[in-house]
Amino acid sequence: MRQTQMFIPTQREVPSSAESLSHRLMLRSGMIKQLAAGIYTYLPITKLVLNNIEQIVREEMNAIGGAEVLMPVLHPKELWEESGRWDKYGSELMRMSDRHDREFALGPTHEEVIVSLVRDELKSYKKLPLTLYQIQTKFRDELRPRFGLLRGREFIMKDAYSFHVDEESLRKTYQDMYQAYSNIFTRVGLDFRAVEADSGAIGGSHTHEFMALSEIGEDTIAYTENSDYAANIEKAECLRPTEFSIEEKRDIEKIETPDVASCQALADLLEIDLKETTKTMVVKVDGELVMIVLRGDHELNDIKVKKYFEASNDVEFAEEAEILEVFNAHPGSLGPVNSPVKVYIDYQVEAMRNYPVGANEDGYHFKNVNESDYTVEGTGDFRFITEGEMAADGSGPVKFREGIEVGQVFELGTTYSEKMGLTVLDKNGRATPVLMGCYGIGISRTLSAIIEKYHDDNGIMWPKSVTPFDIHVISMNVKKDDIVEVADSLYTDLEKSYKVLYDDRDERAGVKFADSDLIGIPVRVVVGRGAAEGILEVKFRNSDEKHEVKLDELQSFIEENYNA
Ligand SMILES: O=C(C[C@@H]1CCCCN1)Cn1cnc2cc(Cl)c(F)cc2c1=O
Ligand SMILES: [Mg+2]
Ligand SMILES: [Mg+2]
Repeated sequence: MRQTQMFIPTQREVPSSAESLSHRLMLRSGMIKQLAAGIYTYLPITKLVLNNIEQIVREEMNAIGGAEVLMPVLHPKELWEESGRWDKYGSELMRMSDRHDREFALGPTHEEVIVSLVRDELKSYKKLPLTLYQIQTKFRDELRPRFGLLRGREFIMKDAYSFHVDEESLRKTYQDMYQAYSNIFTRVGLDFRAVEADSGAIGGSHTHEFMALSEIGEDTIAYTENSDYAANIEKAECLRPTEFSIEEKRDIEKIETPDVASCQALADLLEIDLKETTKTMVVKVDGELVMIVLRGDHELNDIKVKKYFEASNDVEFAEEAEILEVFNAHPGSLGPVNSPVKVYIDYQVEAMRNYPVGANEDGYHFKNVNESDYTVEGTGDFRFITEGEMAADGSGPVKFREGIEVGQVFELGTTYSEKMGLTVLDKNGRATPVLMGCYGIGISRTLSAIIEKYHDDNGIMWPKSVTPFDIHVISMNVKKDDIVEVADSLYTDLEKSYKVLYDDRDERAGVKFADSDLIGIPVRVVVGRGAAEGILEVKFRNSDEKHEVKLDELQSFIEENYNA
């Protein structure tokens, strides 16, 4: 491709609003143009890279028997009412009406559409298993779109859906997908971990998220060095306590605690460690106030609370007004003794003795409290795991790393089949709901994750597997015939076996090299002074070394050394 015909609006400066490195680099290297918040035009370089990523995804999906479809963006409201999700999702679900005033959702995902597609066709178990997939634009009206393509409101997803007559068949496809995802993320060059994850609102039980390791990642992974244990910390289970306090139980005692509204202040007043205090949280579980008592140095994990109570809505902290109304005390003075709401305690509290809790009266606490001093509805794992404590598999201490969620695989079960009447006759002729799996990859997010990993201060460094072009031929002077002649014929020759971008612009050398570093093509061939003697300069984007190569040895030199 001649650069005079391309559209690569590189920029020297970028707006400070671009916080993530990949977002800044995509703006500087002329890869995207924002149309509105979280909404972008993919410019030619980006489109070429997306094509390459999608091609790898298609190869791996087809290799495990996936058939590609392309479903509509506009979903009739009635479909989302059948699944009960029209009202379940708030303003994140983008909605519109057509000219006949019929309402539609702009598809954020396609469970409803794919089930409505197959339920009229799949009548017998003999037609199963079936795996369909698409690569398509999704719409999710994020409250705070940011980091360029990492969290947009329109984005490209590969979403696949599989249909099964039994668990064994679903498990087989889940494992095939898991392996296909590992192949995909390996081929595009990401450092990734598949982590146990929370299945969230979508339901189902078994799910893994594929996390590209990156400091910019919004997710935190708990993993161990000496096993392949890895979990999103939303999910990472905490082991039951092994050391129990053996202190003699002391008598409960009400104490004045003026101006104590935090665990640390309480610890300081009582001259004990934070670990010897407790914190009392009041949360709303599907509208009902519930109290959860944790050790003072631990944090409540709302995802685990939601899972424990099998709540259909997200669990939120109770507002201060509600707390005052029910407890006649402020949030810093609450406790389980004579609590007006049900009390649940984290497993770690079971191992404690003689601890302080709020007295449900401002300015007062109880000290020397033990479990026998209050009514416990239940105990559970309600906290975030802390770095360094033993992993759920007992293999060693967990470490934390940030990750970008680039894919997720779910065993969905029969959630949608039951709601939307997708059944097949099994081999005994009995109607049975079809088991489903669903599997997503953020294609545009994967592109950003690749840039987050492959760059230096001067720009992007594309891995060979996804690069928009293999070779960047740069003519140093478009006015000197001998240079133009060599460059033109070199471009024509190399095009036969490589993807070539030919910088034939009438620009200064400095501009050409700066742009070439920004755009990040792995191999650079400079046609300059030595051209007349048939000498070219070759430089690889991931090295500073410059090589003088004879024109007739160029192709073999590139073949031997091009392995970005
Ligand atoms: O999308 C999934 C599950 C899988 C992921 C892989 C591909 C198939 N779907 C979960 N999810 C996430 N955000 C959503 C946002 C909106 Cl506004 C919505 F209405 C629905 C969903 C929603 O269902
Ligand atoms: Mg997540
Ligand atoms: Mg997820």
